[in-house]
Formats: sequence, C-alpha cells, structure tokens
Amino acid sequence: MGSSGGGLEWKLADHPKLPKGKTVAVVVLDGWGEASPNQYNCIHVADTPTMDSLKKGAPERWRLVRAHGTAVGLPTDDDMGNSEVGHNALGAGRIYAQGVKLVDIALASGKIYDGEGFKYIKECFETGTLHLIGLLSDGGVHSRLDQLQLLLKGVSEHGAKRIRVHVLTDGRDVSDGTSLGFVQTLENDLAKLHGKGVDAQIASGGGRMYVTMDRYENDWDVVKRGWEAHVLGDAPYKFTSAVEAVQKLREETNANDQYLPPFVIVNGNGKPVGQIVDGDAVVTFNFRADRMVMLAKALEYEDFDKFDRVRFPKIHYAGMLQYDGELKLPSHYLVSPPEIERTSGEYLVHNGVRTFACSETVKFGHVTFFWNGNRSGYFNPEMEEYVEIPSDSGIMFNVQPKMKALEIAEKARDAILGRKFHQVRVNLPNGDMVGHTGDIEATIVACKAADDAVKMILDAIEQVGGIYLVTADHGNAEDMVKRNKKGEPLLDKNGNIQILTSHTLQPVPLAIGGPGLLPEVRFRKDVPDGGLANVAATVMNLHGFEAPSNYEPTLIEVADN
Ligand SMILES: O=C(O)[C@@H](CO)OP(=O)(O)O
Ligand SMILES: [Mn+2]
Ligand SMILES: [Mn+2]
Repeated sequence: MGSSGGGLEWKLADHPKLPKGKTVAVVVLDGWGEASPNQYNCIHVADTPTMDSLKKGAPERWRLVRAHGTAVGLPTDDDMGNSEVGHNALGAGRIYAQGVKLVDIALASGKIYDGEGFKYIKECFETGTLHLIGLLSDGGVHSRLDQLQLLLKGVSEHGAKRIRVHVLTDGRDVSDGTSLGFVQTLENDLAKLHGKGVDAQIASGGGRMYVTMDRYENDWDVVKRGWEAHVLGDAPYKFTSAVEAVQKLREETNANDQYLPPFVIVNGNGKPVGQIVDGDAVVTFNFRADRMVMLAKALEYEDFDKFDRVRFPKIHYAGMLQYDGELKLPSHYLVSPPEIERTSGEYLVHNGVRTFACSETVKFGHVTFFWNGNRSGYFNPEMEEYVEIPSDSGIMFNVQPKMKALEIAEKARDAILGRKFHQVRVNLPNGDMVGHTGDIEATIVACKAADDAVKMILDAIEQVGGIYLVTADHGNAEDMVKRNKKGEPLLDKNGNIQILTSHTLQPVPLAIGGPGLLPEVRFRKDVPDGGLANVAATVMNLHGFEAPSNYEPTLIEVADN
C-alpha cells in the first residue's frame, strides 16, 4: 500500500468516452463561496467578469458544491469549511473523518490516555511540568477550547501535577476581541484545578499570526518569537496574569487578537512562571497540521538551523496528531491522524499524468501537502513540479491585497503553454487571506485580483485547446458580516456592523469548460448534494480516466446526443 505499491494496482481504467492527454487547469480560489448579493459580499461587489461569465454562460457546466461540515469530514454541519479539510477532500476524492472529529472521539472514549503518545508524555509527570501549546478559541479549525478543557481534566486525573498553558490568541476563526473571554474561561478552569492540588497556569502567549503559528516556512521569526516566549520565558511584554496581558496589549499596542505581541507571565519576583526545561513534557494541542509543523520541527529536531534556539531542552514532546505523514512529524502523538491514502495525485502520476502545482508560500502546502493527504514532497519528481512563489511576510494582507495572484497565474500560464504538464493546479489565496483581515475594501480588491488571475489561466487553456475546472475550498470573502439567525447583519453596541473574519458555511462554485472539453460533457443532475470530495473523480475523468470505485462519484456525464 501507500506510495510503494506499483504496477497494476495503480492502473486506472480508461474513461469510455473522454480522451486522454488534454491539459487540465485545476484552479482553487481560496475562501470564495457563493452567497446572496449584498454589500458585504465582496465577490459580488468586486468586478469579477471571468467568474461571472462561468456562472452565466454555461448553466450545465457551473454548479455549487458543499465545502463545510460533514461533506468534508467535520463533526457537524455547523462547522465551517477550512483549507485543510477542503484540500484534503479535493485531492483525496473521499470524505475522511478529520482530525477534529478523531480527537473528539478519542477524548470522549478516553482512548487518548491509552495510546503510546500519552504514555510517553506521562513519563514526565512525576518530576516535570506538562506544557500545552496551541490556539485558544472555539473556532474548530485548528483547535477547540472544549477539547483543551477535556484534555486538562484528563491529564490531571492521569497524574499531571504541574501544568503550563501557552496560548495563541485567535480573532481569525472567531471574532476579533473574543480572546479575552477565552483567556478568562481558561484561567477559571485552571484555578479549579488548583483546588484539586494541580499547579496550573497560563505561562505565555501571543497572537496566532505573529507568534508561533506560521506555516510553510513563510516567516521563521514568527516561530522564533513563540520559542522565546514559550520555551525561554522571554518576551518584550511581561504580565502577572494572562487576562491582564490580553487586555493591556490590545489597548496599548493597538494590536488585534491575531497579531498580539508575544508575552510572558511572571511571578511577583518577575520570574517567568513556565519556561520549558529538561524533563518537561510538551503537547501541541492543535489538531490541524499546517501551522504546527514549524514549531514541531523546533521542538523535535536535534539538528535545526532556522533560528538560534539558545537552549534545546530534553523534553518528551507529542502532537495532538501526527502533523506530517511523510516526515513522520512529530514522532509521538496523542491521536492517530486520518489515514488519507491513495490520493488522486498519486494515482495520476502512476497513470502518466504530469502535474504542475503552484501557489504562493502562505497557500503552497494547500495544493501540495494538503492535496496529497498531509504528505510533504513529491510522489514522483520526474512527473511532478511544485513551484512556490514567496509570499510577502511581515505585513497584513490587506496592505497588499493583490498578493501574488498575478505571479501564480503567470507560472500557471507558462506551464500550460509549455505543454509539458497534463495537470496545472493552483491555489489563488486572495479571497481568503484578505478576507481574514476583515477589511472589506481590501477584500474587494483581492477578489478582482483573483478573477484576473483566473482569466489569465483560462486564456492559456484556450490557446492549447485544454480544459479547466475552477472551484474553491470554502467560503470567506462572500460574506464579511456576522449575521443573526434570520441572516440580518449584527451590529455592535456603537451601531457598527460586526465584521466576520472567519470562513463561512457557504457552498462554493464549480465550473468546467475549455475547448478541450467535449461539447456533450455536463454536470449530472443526480448528485445534488455533491461536495468537494466529488471533484477528484471529476478531474480524473477530465484526464480520460475512470476514478477508483471507492472514490466519491464524479459530477460529470457525457450526454449521448
Ligand atoms: O489561516 C488559517 O490557518 C485558516 C484559518 O484559521 O485559513 P485556511 O483554512 O484558509 O488556511
Ligand atoms: Mn482556504
Ligand atoms: Mn482561511
């Protein structure tokens, strides 16, 4: 099984009607959902002629697909979509119970405490401190507060006597300003543990976009700031309580939850209350991989040159999950990740489909690592080329809302016109990354930039007689305001709208076309609930293959007329 399997078991059946050898562009607009047109729908407000024409021009070749909740393996249909589960579904063609759900199950059954990972960290409980590091919110994208609460209860019942929590404030998957409440809740919980004889406190923290949770090596300084605060107990801001830290830093530095500077909690003598030292145990409690991999490397790798760690404590470290299936990182983990295997990318390279994938750094792993089932690297470097355009770093994306959309499109165009690849796959980040800033004006600019990029790619497909498939991984830019149950915008106490920085529950568009697509090809009518997991089989068809029988069904048919 896995990548080692060769020969017949990877051979896909020929599609009875669709030809092979066409160039297929697979375009994923990040954070681009479909919602009713109004002033908070930045996609609607923006000038997006290309995406509009896909919708208007070909009713049998444009549809919506589900991109949230159970359609992508999340616990409930109240869970918004996200890039990890969205790209996993797009690439794997099947719906896997995702990390968040597996952690829910392991905590509910108590099995989490029977596993190898927990036994490993437990070895430190007698003499060391247990450190928990992760995103503090109930967003459910990277972590969930109720899981942290259950874990705290569980570890203390299983013998942890000294616990330190290092919190990354959110404001991205949840509203800005909510971090204070999450920190208060956590402090109350920790105080209750005190009553049970467990010495438990928050020890350090910072905003998720500025401290610790960088991804795809965009900016190691982010992780360095986290290392200094969590491990070394060193940060520019010191407070005696985390509630005070969040309150004061928001007021005094004007930073929002996502970008709070790093802080350390100190005792009355100014000494940090929770440095990480030899003999301690560390758990990173995020279930989602991308924004924990860099910290995991810093915590686990003996040889490490990304920044000066100053000290490299001998600890027992476990991830909530194993974050990278290829690197086997971290080597210890509390819950086994979903076993996403035999993804469409792996099948296609075994069947002679040459693949090019590209995005800019902040989304690069989405069309490679997530697409391939949380596996880094190539399946076959001779058949694949992955190109990363360096993202801007050290700025908020509303400052440069066009991001690298044009550069990504140019790379895709060149790959298409070069005719070396059968599949050219990109992620266009704008709608999502700028949508997360909550800046409506900038998000409108972002949506136009993404639309321009789609146009460039579609023009190239036109030139080579190819096929395109355009879709998105989840919603974001199509709704920038929080709403009540009736769908009306919510106002704050000053009468201003409450900005929605997070993803949404909206479906996403799926469009196919191009001169290489037989005129008889259209969307089937019998898969009305189709979701992102149906896209892989669809793409395999566009390459002239039948999908494996265990894949979610294709969304297209060839009409006989
Ligand atoms: O930025 C991120 O980490 C998430 C939101 O938490 O967004 P996406 O799933 O689109 O990557
Ligand atoms: Mn996304
Ligand atoms: Mn996002």
